[in-house]
Amino acid sequence: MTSDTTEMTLARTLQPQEVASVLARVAEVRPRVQCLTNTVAQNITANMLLAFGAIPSMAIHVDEVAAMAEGAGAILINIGTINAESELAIPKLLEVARDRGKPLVFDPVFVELSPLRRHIAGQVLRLPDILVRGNATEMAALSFDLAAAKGVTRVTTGKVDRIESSAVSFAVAHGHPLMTRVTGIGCAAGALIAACCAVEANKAVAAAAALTAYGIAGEIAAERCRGPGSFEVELIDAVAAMDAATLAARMGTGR
Ligand SMILES: Nc1ncnc2c1ncn2[C@@H]1O[C@H](COP(=O)(O)OP(=O)(O)OP(=O)(O)O)[C@@H](O)[C@H]1O
Ligand SMILES: Cc1ncsc1CCO
Ligand SMILES: [Mg+2]
Repeated sequence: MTSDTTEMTLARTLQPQEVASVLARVAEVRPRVQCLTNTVAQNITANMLLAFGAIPSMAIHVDEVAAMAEGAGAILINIGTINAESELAIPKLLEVARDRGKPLVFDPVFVELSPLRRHIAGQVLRLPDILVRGNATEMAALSFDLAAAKGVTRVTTGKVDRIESSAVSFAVAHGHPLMTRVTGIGCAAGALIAACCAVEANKAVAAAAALTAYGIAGEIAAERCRGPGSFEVELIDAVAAMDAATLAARMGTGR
């Protein structure tokens, strides 16, 4: 409890104009995010990136992922439905991220459940300066590896999102419980964070901006939907409609 309170006290919240600035750069640059992601979340991830003003590319073939990643603004690796081929594609993406200095977001889906996932996570975490986005269970399962990783930015999503780098920490208290009732909403969050990392060098700021906008979109979608099915549709619409005025109005309410 004490450490949680301390963390709460030290964590910053972005100002509305800081979030708007990152979103404006995404809209202007339209970064492409090369996503090696799971088969469940591919569609929602691609649609959420488009709604956000970014460009999705969802290539998975082991012999082309490197070429696809070369010109991308950021790379996402999500191990949700890892298979024998995508396992081989991961080192190719890590090489491009390293050689070209591209931002890399890693989503360690269900890493607590299988030795293979843990092994792959260990490989990915050897690359310095990556961003890892997972839910509380996944991030807890990786706590030792994360503590040893060089320059890592840790993003733990949930009711309150916690973003931590060696230099700074942010808390984002936006969102809605319906965000846990549609599969792939967390996976898509990783892609939006990657899009922001393509235009904002400070990865913690990029993640806080993406999750603030996403959480506020979740609150708006919850007001408009009839249940989880229409929530997904409304969330995509609310992400697409997000603007500086909405951010200022919703972030000023002192939630
Ligand atoms: N109880 C909650 N209240 C408000 N927002 C939430 C809540 N739980 C999660 N969120 C939001 O939902 C989004 C997804 O986070 P979550 O931790 O549920 O991902 P996940 O478990 O990896 O999901 P998935 O694997 O199904 O894609 C984040 O933007 C987070 O802020
Ligand atoms: C349900 C599910 N199973 C593997 S990946 C995935 C999507 C949420 O992470
Ligand atoms: Mg997940």
